[in-house]
Amino acid sequence: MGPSVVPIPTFSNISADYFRKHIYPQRFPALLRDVDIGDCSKKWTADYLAEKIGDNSVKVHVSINPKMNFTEKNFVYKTLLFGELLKRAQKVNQDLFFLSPKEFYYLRSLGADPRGRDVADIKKQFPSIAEDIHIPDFFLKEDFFSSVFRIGSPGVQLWTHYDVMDNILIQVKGRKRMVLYNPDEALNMYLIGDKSQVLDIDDPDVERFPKFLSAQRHECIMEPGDIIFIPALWFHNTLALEFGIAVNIFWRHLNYQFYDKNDPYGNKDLIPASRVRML
Ligand SMILES: O=C(O)CCC(=O)C(=O)O
Ligand SMILES: [Fe+2]
Repeated sequence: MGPSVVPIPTFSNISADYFRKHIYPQRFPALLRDVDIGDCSKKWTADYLAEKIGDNSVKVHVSINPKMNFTEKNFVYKTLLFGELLKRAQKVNQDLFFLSPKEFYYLRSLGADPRGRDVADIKKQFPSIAEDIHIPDFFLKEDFFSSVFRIGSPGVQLWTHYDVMDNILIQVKGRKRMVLYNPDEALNMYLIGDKSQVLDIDDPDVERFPKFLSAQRHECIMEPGDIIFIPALWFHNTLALEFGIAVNIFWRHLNYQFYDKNDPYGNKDLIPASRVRML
């Protein structure tokens, strides 16, 4: 048996000032409830989104297995109209499909030219709905890096990975289970780059991944409207308990000493890593 689960602490109704002073500096995850995220909670029905942005083309991960697996690449990328994605991602049995009548979808929105320097920004790619979501004032405007739309079928589980930016994930619709691990656990995660090879975190292959059992798991369930703060380098694994619509914001954190002192990844990785596409 590994260590017991640490619940991610919940903070209700906090101000941006409170976040900046008391939560952000701790570099630990926090679940933030009852923060004003704007009208999206009410407005973002599938019909409304289909009317506003239904004709946008998006590139999505499609898989017959809800646990998407990067080593065996058990998913394919397909381009769909946003409206069609919404229809399909809300159900698990499809009339129209790419791989099988039972297939799962995951959108991680991209910039207009994802191969270039262009990063995802919902204000640019989805201007007609961007105003519906209020991004709390948790960071300096100049530190903003990207804002990413994330839409997924019920059951989709994203492999454990870390990102190099600070992050707030705003869960607009659908419940989601979040499991996080401290960056200190890097040697227990069996990493390939930014991704853990341990795909089934609930029933890991202990022969291959014995040290994973000693990784301390931090966990919470996000309800619609909740925000989670995921500090840079914290590993995260997400499981959609329902059809989900989320937006996350990455911003630069300038605490460079963190990397210098405590750097299991190699210093040279830092600058290129901050430019690669993040999941
Ligand atoms: O919940 C998801 O869709 C994945 C979230 C994630 O990986 C992120 O916000 O960095
Ligand atoms: Fe991520």
